[in-house]
Amino acid sequence: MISLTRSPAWEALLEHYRESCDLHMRDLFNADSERFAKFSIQLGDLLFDYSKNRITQKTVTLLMDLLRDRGVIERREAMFSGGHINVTEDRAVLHVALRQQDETPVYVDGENVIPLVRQMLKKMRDFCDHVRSGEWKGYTGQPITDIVNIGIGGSDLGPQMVAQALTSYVDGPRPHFVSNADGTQLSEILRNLDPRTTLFIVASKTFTTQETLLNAGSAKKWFLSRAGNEEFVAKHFVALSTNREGVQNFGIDPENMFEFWDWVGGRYSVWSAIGLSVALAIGMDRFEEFLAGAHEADVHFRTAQPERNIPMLMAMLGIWYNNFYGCGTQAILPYNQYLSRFPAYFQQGDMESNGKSISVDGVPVNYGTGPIIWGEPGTNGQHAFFQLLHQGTKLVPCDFIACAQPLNPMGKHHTVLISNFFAQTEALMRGRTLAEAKAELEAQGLAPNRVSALAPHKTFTGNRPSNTFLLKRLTPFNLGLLMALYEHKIFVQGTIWNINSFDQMGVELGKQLAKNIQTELAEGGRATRHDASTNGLINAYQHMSRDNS
Ligand SMILES: O=P(O)(O)OC[C@H]1O[C@H](O)[C@H](O)[C@@H](O)[C@@H]1O
Repeated sequence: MISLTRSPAWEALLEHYRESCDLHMRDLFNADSERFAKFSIQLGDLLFDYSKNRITQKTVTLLMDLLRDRGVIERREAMFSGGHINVTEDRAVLHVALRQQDETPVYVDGENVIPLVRQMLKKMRDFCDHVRSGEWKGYTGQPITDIVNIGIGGSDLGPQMVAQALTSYVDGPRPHFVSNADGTQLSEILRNLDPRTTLFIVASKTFTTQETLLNAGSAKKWFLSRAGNEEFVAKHFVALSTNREGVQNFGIDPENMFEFWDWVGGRYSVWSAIGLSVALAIGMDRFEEFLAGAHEADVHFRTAQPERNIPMLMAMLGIWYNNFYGCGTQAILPYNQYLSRFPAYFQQGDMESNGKSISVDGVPVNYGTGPIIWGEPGTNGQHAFFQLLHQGTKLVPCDFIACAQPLNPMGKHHTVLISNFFAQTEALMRGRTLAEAKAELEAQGLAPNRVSALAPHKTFTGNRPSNTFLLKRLTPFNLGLLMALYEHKIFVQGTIWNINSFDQMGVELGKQLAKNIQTELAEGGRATRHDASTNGLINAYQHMSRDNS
C-alpha cells in the first residue's frame, strides 16, 4: 500500500484543507439551514451532532475516501471475525465478542469463543446472585456489604468509571477501588471497612502487575490479621484474570477465579469478568443491559455506511484536526457528574492504544498519531480551562456529552447545567466579532476610549470545533453504547495511522527501570549507575527519608 501521506486520498484532503481552512462555521451555518439535519445522527437514545465542525459535505466525502482507501472496512471485518490484528502480540482483538447478543460463532484459532463467553457470564451471574442475596457469607456468617476491586490500568479504570457512572443503579454491595502503589489509597479505604463483610476482587489480566500484587498482598495481610485463619480467604478473595497459575500461587482458589482470555485487551476488558465489581453493585441484569448497549454500537459500526457511521465520523474528524489542522489534543467534556471519570477512562483507552510512533510494518511514521486526551466535567471546566478553549492560540476539538433527563432532578439545576452545555458549543462555534464586542460595550455606556481598549479582549474568534453527544438518560444500556462508539473510533484512527492500537510496549521501560531502582533502594548504597540527575535524586531521597529532624 502507498504510504499514508503519499496516497491520493491524503493529497486530496491536503488540497481541500488549503482551500477550506479559512471558512468560518458561522458562514457555513448561515449558508445552509439544513446543516444540523445533514450533520447529525440519531442512534437509539443517542443524538450525535457533528455540525459544529470545520467541514463541508466535500470534507466528509474526502475523509471517507481515505477511510476506504486505508482498508478500515476490511480490518473491521478482520477484528469482528477473530483475525490476529494485534500483530505484535499475535492475538485476536475481540472485546466485541464479549457483548455479542446472539450465538453466531466467532472463531479464534479454530475455537468458537461464544460458548466461553456465555459460561463466564453465567458464572458471574451465579456469583452476583449469591453475594447480592446474602447467601454468600463472610467468615462470621454475615453477608457482604462492601467490595474492593484491586487492579490498575484497564483492570481499574473501566470498572471504576462504569461503577461511578451507574451509581444511581447500585443496589448491591458498595464498590471501592484501589489501584495506586501509594499505600495511602489502600489504607484510607481499609480504614472504613469491616473484614467480616468485605469482599476483595483482585483484577489483573496478567496477574503479574506489581502494584496489584502489592495491594492484594497487603489487603490479604490486613484481612488475615483480623480473620486469623487462612481458610477464610476463600470467602473474601476472588480473582479476575487470564492467568490461572498466578491466581493459584497468590492463594486464591481457582474456583473463585473468573476467567477471561488474551484476546481481550486490558483497556477493553470492562465487558469481561473485569466488570464483576460493577455487576455485583448493580446486578447482572443491568450489567447485561450495559453489554447490550455496547452491542448496539457494534452493530451500527459494522453495518452503517461510513458517511452515517458515528465512530467512523468521530475518527475521521479527529484525523482532520490532528493531521491537517495540527491539533495535538482532544478534550472530552461530560456535563454529567456521574461521568466525571469518563475522560480519564478514555485517556487510557485512546492514549495507550494510539500513542505510538512505529507503524505495524516496524518503521517510524512520518505523521501525527494519537492526540492527548484530557477533560473534566462541565460546568466545572468552564471556570478553569475554558478560557484557553475560547481565546487561546491552540485549537482544541471538544466532545461535549450530556443527558436530557437528569437522574437527580433538583429545582433548576438541570436547566442551568444543560443551558451551559448548549451555550458553550454555541460560543465556541460563533465567537464574537470585534464589531459585536464594541456594540456591547457601547450599549453598557462605556466611554469611546474604553470601548476601543477593551473590545479586542472581548473578541472571540469562534470557529472552534465540537461534537455533541446528547443521550436521553444515563442508563446502563446508553453508557455501553457511548463507550463502544469511542472504542471503535480509536480502532478506526489506529487503522488509518497504520499502528497497532492493541499493544502497549511504551509502558515497559519505566517498569524495568523501577525494578532496578527498587533493588538499589533495598541495598541502600550510594547510587552511581545512572545519569547525574537520577543518581542525585536517589541519593537526596535516601538522605531525606532518613532525616528525622
Ligand atoms: O490487568 P493487568 O495485567 O494487571 O494490567 C494492568 C495494566 O497495566 C499495564 O501496564 C498496561 O499498561 C495496561 O494496559 C494494563 O491495563
